[in-house]
Amino acid sequence: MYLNSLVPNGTTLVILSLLILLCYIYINMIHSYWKRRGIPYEKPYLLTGSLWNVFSGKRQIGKHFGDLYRKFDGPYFGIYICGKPYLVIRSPDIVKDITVRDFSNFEDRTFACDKNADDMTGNSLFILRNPEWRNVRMKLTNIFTSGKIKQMFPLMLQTADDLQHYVEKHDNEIVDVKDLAGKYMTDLVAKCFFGIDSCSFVEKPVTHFRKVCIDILDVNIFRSFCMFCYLFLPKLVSLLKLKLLDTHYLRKVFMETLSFREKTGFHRNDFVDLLINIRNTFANTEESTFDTTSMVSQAITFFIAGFETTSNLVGFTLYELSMHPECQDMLRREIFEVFPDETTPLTFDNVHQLKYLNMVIAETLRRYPFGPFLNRNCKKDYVISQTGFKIEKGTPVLVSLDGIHYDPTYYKNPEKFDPERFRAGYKHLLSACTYLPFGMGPRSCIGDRFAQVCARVGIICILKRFTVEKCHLTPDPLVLNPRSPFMQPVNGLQLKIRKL
Ligand code: HEM
Repeated sequence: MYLNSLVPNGTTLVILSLLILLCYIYINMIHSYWKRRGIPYEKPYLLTGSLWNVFSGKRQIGKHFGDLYRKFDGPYFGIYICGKPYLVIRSPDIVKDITVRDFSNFEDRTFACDKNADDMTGNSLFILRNPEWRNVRMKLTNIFTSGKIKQMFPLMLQTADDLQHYVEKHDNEIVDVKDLAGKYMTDLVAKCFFGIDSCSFVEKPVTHFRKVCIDILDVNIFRSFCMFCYLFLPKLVSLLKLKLLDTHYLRKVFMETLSFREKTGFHRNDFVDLLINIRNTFANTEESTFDTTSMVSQAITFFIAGFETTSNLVGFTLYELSMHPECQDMLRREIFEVFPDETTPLTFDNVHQLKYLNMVIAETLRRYPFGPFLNRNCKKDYVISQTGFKIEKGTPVLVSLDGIHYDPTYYKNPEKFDPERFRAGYKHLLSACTYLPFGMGPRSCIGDRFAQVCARVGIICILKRFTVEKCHLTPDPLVLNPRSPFMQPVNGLQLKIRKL
């Protein structure tokens, strides 16, 4: 009797079949969006859309977008993610229109922004939507000027000193330079954005702050799921009240620093002081959108956006220099020209004088752009002037950084590490939108200058005294972690470090 009730009867079977048929027709209909518009597109799989290689762990997402870019020609192509059509732009002219000329129609990213689900992420400059984003960005732009970064230079020198002492202790050993750069950047951003000394170079026990930094970006299954929802399923973020990161500890540290500074009036010329200034300037004004929550959220955003990106830059630069000793020698010669002996101090001005170092960093950023793509939401129907194609309101528009940076039309022999391609600088490439490591237009990276100064100081301090060499543990070829949305080596970057 009981078993009988579990066996579907004829009517139930018909209803089930109808439902499956309707789902099939619906999915086919949404997956015919690009075909109906005559746009070339990547054939989607049923559930994973155009991201099968990413879901199956075969390819890192940035590289997968690069593969798609190389598969098509023409100014753009379509893809699907979770049933939603996305337009991927290939033409740099159209990239420029979208990110710069017609920015007012593409001001927001499509990432989830829900302050109720997560007030830290929801208030972050990276995630904020308009008009709030414009308001907050305008206030924050002033804290990333060269003058303000120069004031923080002594903090950078202190950290670079710790870096040198640490490397000294590991002379003639194999060191994971990704981890080394991670320690350097953790200490630097902790000093500049949280006003504390996180002592990451202390080997045992690993300090709590450093441990939190390692954990916060660790890609486990739940984190990957949340990240995916923030990127591609914003409605699920609100529905499930998903938090992207556990920021309790960072929030607590920032609040302690804040209350100490407010009680004592202590200043350190760092970003904490600058953020407090902004909050106090705009308190009780019509523009009082910058409250304590917003301030903490920005500090955490800068911390997260700054430490992994910049430590990757330092790590990958050292890796490439170990694989290309001739470039390393050339860079060291330049360093010795500017710093002939130990008595020549590193200053904010002279770290900018090293032209070849700039070329090496520019080439590293071309080869390893940290983010997988630029992302903009189309606010109102928009006609692409070059082709007459209409992008419908609400369509997400993506730009593959790997695709453009490895396009032989713009970079001869793109697989080759060749700093010489930047000898004439890269202003012309920026204005042509063929060089996009920090994005483009008003929504580009706010911390690019800070990142570049930190990276330069770290690299100079290491190369002044040590060589970095390939050893039997050095990954060659380099394998990127397919589970990470960012370009990260799968097993670190092990190099032999030797005192000069
Ligand atoms: C090598 C280091 C870095 C790289 C490669 C990098 C790359 C990027 C990219 C590609 C974007 C998106 C730009 C766009 O959509 O057009 C971005 C945005 C952003 N970055 Fe960076 N970044 C780096 C360092 C930093 C640092 C040090 C900070 C903070 C101190 C920072 C804070 C941000 C913020 C807040 C945004 C969002 C800006 C907005 O929406 O207004 N980044 N970054």
